[in-house]
Amino acid sequence: MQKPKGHINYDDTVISIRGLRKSFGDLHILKGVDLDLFQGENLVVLGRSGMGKSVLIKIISGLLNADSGSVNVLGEEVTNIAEKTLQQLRLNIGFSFQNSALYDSMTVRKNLEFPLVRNHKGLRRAEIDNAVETVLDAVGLSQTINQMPSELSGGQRKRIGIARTLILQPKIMLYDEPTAGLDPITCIEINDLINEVQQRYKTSSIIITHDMTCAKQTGDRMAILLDGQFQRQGSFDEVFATDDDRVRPFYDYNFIQ
Ligand SMILES: Nc1ncnc2c1ncn2[C@@H]1O[C@H](COP(=O)(O)OP(=O)(O)OP(=O)(O)O)[C@@H](O)[C@H]1O
Repeated sequence: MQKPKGHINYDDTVISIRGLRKSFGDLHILKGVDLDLFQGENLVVLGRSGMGKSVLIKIISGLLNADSGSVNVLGEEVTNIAEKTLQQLRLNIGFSFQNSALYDSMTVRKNLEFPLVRNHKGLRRAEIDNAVETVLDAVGLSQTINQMPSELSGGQRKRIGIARTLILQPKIMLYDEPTAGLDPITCIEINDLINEVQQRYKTSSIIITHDMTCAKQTGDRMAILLDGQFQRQGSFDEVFATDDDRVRPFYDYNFIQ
C-alpha cells in the first residue's frame, strides 16, 4: 500500500525529548537523547540490540524513570509527573508489545473488552459491543470475535493485540518490533495495518524494528540510535546514504543478496 502524504502536522510536537540519560549501574544506555515525534507521524527507530530502544519507549510511557533530561509527552513532563496524571496520560498511549500480550484464557471479545471496561466504568453493553466490533473491523478480524487466542495465527494475534490497544483510542502508538517472527506476507499485512491505523485513528507512532521492509513501508522518518544518541535522522533514503559501518549493515543485510 502506498503511504498517503500530507497527514503530518509539523507544528504539533506530541513527544519532545531533550538530553535524556539513562544508565543501569555502570551500563550507560541513553547518553543525551534528543527526539521529536510530530502529530500524525510514523517514526521508525532503528538500532542494534541492546542500544536502548525498548528502554526509550518504556521511559516515554512512564514504565521506567529517566536519570536526567526532559521527556514531554502530549504536554506532560513524564520525568516529573504525579501518578494520577501518568495514569491519565497512559490512556493516550497504546503499547503494542512484541508478544501481543493477550490473555490466553479469554476470548477475543473478552480480551478487547478488558481495557475498555477497566478504564471506562459505566459503559452500556451496546457501547462496549460497538467498540469491540469497530476495532475488530479496523484490524480485519471480525470473524474471530468468539475465538480463543490459541486458535489464532501469530499475525492474527498481533492484529488483536493492536485492536486491544486501539479500543482506548490512543493518540500515540508505540510498536515494539511489530513484524518479529512473522512470515513475509503477514509482515506486509501488518505494515499496511500500521499505516491504516495512522490514517484512520490519526495516531502518531514510534515503530521499533529491525525489519527494513517494515521501516521503509511504515516510516515517514527514521532515527538511528547509535552509542546512546540519535545520530542519524531523516527519510529512509537519507539515513542510508552513508558508508558508516554502524549503519550500512542494517540496509545491506535486508536488501543485498
Ligand atoms: N530494568 C533493567 N535493569 C537493568 N538493565 C536493563 C533494564 N532494562 C534494560 N536493561 C539493559 O539496557 C540495555 C538496553 O536494553 P533494551 O531492551 O532497551 O535494548 P533494545 O535496543 O530494545 O534491544 P533489542 O533490539 O534486542 O530489543 C540492555 O543491555 C539491557 O540489558
